[in-house]
Amino acid sequence: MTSKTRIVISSDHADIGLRQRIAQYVADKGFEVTDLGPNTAESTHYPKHGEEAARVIAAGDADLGILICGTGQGIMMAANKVKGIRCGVCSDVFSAKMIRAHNNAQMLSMGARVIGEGLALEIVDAFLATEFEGGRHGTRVDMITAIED
Ligand SMILES: O=C(CO)[C@H](O)[C@H](O)[C@H](O)COP(=O)(O)O
Repeated sequence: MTSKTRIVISSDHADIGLRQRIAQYVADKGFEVTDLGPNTAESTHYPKHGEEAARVIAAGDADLGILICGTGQGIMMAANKVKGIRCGVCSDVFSAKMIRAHNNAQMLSMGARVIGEGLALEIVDAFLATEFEGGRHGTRVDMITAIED
């Protein structure tokens, strides 16, 4: 991905500080960042935040997305309900590479109650640096898309 890549970031209340740190980290690398919040730690509901960010990508207003909730799981499930969206939860660098290289995922989800900031930033780096390989993986991603039709 180039620094022109547009990235949308969202979270629930589980760790708005981690989300803000990631948003700044990615912006400092020159990416165009849209941080959808929330900006208070008041309890909120992860489905609306996952859906909101996924719809930004589905509308073509961002290229990639990063989601944070307690485990990364619930907000990922919500994002994947939006047509055309592929989002994976990652707690390791290898998986972050593979969801781009093999699954052409547009969205990365992480659990703020699962991993620390240092690992989260390494996962973000891997996700943003890896390109989809296409080929046989394209056939399989097309098969995922066909399930929606
Ligand atoms: O981890 C989650 C579900 O996948 C969500 O992110 C929420 O952060 C979590 O469920 C919130 O729990 P809380 O007790 O209401 O803070």
